[in-house]
Amino acid sequence: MAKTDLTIRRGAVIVFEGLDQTGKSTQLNRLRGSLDAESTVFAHMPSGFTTFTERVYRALEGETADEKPRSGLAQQLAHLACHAESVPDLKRAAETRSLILDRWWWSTLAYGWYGGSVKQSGLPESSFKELIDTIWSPIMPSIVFVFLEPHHLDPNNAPGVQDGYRALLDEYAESAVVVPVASEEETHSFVTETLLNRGLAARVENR
Ligand SMILES: Cc1cn([C@H]2C[C@H](O)[C@@H](COP(=O)(O)OP(=O)(O)O)O2)c(=O)[nH]c1=O
Repeated sequence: MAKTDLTIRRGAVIVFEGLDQTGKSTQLNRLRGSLDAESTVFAHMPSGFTTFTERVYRALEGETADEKPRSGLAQQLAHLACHAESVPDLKRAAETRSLILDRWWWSTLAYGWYGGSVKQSGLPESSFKELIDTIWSPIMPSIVFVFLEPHHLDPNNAPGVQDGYRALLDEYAESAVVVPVASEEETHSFVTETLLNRGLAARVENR
């Protein structure tokens, strides 16, 4: 029986963003399952590709409280240290293949700035944004899928985070797409069809 798979256009950068517990990981796995492994690089921020980024991610997710940073500013700077470390590899991946990102700097702004912890540190928004911009300027997204509706309560979804995503959606309306709330299967079709309609993916017939 013929199995239909997808291939992502070379040079495309597809970002999945949004609140925790909204089905992002499920949809990323579904998409990964329908792509050929060689032509697309998948990357999760902050865990990246190196031991350093993996270890910082583990510390940020810390099993015990004393592993995690206490300062909200330190937390986001640790995220950004991982982003800075990964961007050269992400850029290379985007140039030679295609790239699918599980979170990028929108998370830093939504959780860090709109979530309130960086603002409380006294760092001006312009300085925080300038730092983010410097780190991420080599990566241009083709599309950002934004997941806004949590299926379960999650303590990471502080008040303000969803407002942050809405502000980013307003600012970057051209590249952003809100993923409607639907079943897993319908959402997978939505993602696939959106990529096909925008010329970011094509179908390949495999036997
Ligand atoms: C990338 C990034 C994530 N985060 C937050 C979002 C998540 O709450 C948390 C961990 O992200 P992630 O591992 O993607 O969460 P999960 O797999 O549980 O959905 O880190 C930031 O605060 N700043 C950042 O720059």
